[in-house]
Amino acid sequence: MNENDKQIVGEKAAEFVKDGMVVGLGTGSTVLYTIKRLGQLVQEGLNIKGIPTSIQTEKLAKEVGIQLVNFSKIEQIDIAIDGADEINPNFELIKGGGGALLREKIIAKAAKTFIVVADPTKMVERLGKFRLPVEVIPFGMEMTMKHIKAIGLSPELRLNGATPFITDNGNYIFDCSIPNHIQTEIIERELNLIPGVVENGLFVGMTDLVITLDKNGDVEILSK
Ligand SMILES: O=C(CO)[C@H](O)[C@H](O)COP(=O)(O)O
Repeated sequence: MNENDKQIVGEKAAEFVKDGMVVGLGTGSTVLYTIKRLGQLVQEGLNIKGIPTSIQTEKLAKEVGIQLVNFSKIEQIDIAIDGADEINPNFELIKGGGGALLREKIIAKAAKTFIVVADPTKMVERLGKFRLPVEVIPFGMEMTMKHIKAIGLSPELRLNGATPFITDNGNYIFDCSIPNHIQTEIIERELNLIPGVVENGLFVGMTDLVITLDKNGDVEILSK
């Protein structure tokens, strides 16, 4: 993980944002560079409205001068840009390392174009080395954990020190190892059928473009 790589891919993504667009602003240390670059472009006259995927990103967007818009007041997001924890060759993602997966998925789904910015360490042949984050309601979480185990995953409650990590939505996260014999779409669907599961960090069939670096360190823009 190289900070310079993150900066290169993060800043590249800002080139896809055009005047007048409504922009979904992702969360994490890579898309941070996109947001900072967009802030510079706004100072130079770019007119955009942002919708943040987390309280952390909302704060950053305000700091760099990006105007925010109320999600309930817009029809569509033109473009959403976000990081990922893992990306496989089918452009399927694991997200939620920062705990923002629910709002990130809502915004990615609402976007006409969803761009992922990722340093090359995020590109994997098979998803699952990074444990899959699953957002759950605190009520009855022991029971929810049992149901998740029953479909073959191994959940662990994410902690923040000695207490559970709490998402922007007031929920908990289970980080789950996933068996590699079950297809991602099946895991995604089965998880979301469990009462108590709010959303999971598998993003299947959502990504339009991936901005990363090739073996020589040059920017590579991958599309399906
Ligand atoms: O899903 C996310 C947050 O919930 C992030 O996009 C993901 O964790 C990647 O972050 P980073 O760019 O810091 O590696």
